[in-house]
Amino acid sequence: MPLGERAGDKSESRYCGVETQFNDDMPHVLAFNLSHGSFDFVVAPLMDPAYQPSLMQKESGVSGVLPFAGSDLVLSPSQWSSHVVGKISSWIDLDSEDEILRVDSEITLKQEIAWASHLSLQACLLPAPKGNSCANYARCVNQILQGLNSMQLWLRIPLVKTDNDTMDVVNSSNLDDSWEIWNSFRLLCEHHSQLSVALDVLNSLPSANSLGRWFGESVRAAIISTDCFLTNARGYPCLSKRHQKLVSGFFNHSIQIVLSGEPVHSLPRINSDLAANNNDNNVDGVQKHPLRPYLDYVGYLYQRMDPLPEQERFELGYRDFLQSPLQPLMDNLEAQTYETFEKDTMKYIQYQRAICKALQDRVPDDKASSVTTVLMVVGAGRGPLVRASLQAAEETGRKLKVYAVEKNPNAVVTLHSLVKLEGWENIVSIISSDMRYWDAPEKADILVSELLGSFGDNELSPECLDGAQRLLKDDGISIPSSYTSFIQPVTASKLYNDVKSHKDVAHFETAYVVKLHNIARLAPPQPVFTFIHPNRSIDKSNNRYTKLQFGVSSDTGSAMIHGFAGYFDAVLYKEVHLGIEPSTSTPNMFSWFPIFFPLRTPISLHPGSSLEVHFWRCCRPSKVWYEWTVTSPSSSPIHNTNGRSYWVGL
Ligand SMILES: C[S@@+](CC[C@H](N)C(=O)[O-])C[C@H]1O[C@@H](n2cnc3c(N)ncnc32)[C@H](O)[C@@H]1O
Repeated sequence: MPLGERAGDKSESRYCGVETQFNDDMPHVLAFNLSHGSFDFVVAPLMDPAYQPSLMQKESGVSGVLPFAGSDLVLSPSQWSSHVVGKISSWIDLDSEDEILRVDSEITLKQEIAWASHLSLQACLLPAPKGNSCANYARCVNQILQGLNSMQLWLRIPLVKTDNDTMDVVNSSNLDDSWEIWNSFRLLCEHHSQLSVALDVLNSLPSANSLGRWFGESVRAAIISTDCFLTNARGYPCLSKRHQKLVSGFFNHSIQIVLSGEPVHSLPRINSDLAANNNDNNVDGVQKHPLRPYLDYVGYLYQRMDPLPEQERFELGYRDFLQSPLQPLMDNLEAQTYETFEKDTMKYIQYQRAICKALQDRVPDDKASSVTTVLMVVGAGRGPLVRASLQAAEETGRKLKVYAVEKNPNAVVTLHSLVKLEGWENIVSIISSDMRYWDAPEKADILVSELLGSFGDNELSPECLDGAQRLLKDDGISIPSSYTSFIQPVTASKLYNDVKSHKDVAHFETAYVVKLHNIARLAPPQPVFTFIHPNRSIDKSNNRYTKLQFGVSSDTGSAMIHGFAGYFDAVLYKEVHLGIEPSTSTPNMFSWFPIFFPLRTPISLHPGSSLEVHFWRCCRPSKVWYEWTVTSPSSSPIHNTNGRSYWVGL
């Protein structure tokens, strides 16, 4: 039974599992844990743990029937696939010095996975690597992955990281940070998309920064041992504040909780009805599940989460979904795209605020009724900025004359009908033209535009506005007056795998618009390129080059960088800004998702080392493109040389 109903949440994290002991009566295992226990699935051993291939041969002389938990017929196919995760024998040690154990381990692993595939299980839990070295284990798993059906392999990894300060220098091995083991294992398996992590949550947790790394990794399950639970005033299990926060993070990232271990709380018997309901281990003659109080607590944590806001619900399907950025200059946008823009009230509120301030600065109160301000909306689309401008004029009592310039002939049709419908014919002139080539009958006091992409300049606002600048009076105002792009390094294993699935270099040299969710932000964003309008400087070039150094906080531990998340912030006018850079982002504005610049080869960053990144903006008469690279701690190739894979057409 799901943990609860959370409006809009249909993610896997509603389902909670339980780790069980070997029992060859699988129908009983399911009945006890699902029907009586209310768990949704079991993580159950498939093979008798007493089995070891070499021992079996010694005992029987010939290889007999493998001691699996029942036959495939004891459960229906849908029970196997929906309610059972196969737990691979935990004794296996594929990197043991003991050759017999090593070989036995490999045989057993392959036998169990073959059986799990036969049963069409959705996932198998692989035991944690036993030591620092996992090469042979990874080799064997990698072999299996090459021929696997759609089953996922969850590698069990204890959530351990020793603090640098308390680290024993003599023992400063990989084991201090279990992320290193995962990293090594997945690199050996080349980031295979069916290999993911099941985190073993222990009673002490590493630093928040180091935990954050896991949200960029492919974590499918979090196994919480009963040892992690504290006891509340009424004697019931509960979790520390930090554990609660972590569990909420798991819920938000579609990570399923699995409860594990023996009950460690002996619950008090109290007379109240509530207590009686909660405590009676024997309800209607049926033994109540010993982990039920723990499950109830996890359910409580799930149910008390805030419902997803409506916009988040709407955007669920876009999470971590790579999209090509728009090319509004080269292509003509479609009606549906304009429709989406126009719903973003917050964007137009900010523009209206900026226009109000500009109008007031331009025309003092005592001249409000005598002076007419000439305002041009360049790239007017279907007219929302024209409306915002007229509303600003009304709000400030200023007189306005508007030119709405738009190069998309389809949007111009809508503009004409809007102007007629609203009765704006005497105030608004519609110009069907590219702003760069229009010969205006007069110059503007204020030039309003919204030509911004997720990375600010990536939809060629600089080139368009440079072309339109001659329309502006020498002392005229441009709204926006400037915009800046930002990047930050991220772990984003899902995005990396999605790009990799195209099996070519071009997709690794392309920037994507994406609602980032399953990522770890490893350092604060830093500014990349800034453009100022009107551009009165002598150097009119829009080529740019920036070198940035990112330091990752020392308590994060090592981390993997799959690419860069990109954002923008625009100053519309004076203190009125608009943007998506996380620390200053405009609330409730949804027109822009971040941009993602991938790396062809992910870069491992060790604690204390810094990341050196270079970004270029390159311009030719027909196109603009970015090139990017990393030069420290190791060098990556320069991405997108000459804009060979990704460019924006002028
Ligand atoms: C991002 S849309 C914004 C539209 C509208 N201002 C809004 O807020 O909904 C940019 C608009 O600018 C137009 N545009 C882009 N470059 C242009 C150019 N050089 N001249 C005229 N219009 C242009 C596009 O066709 C598109 O309608």
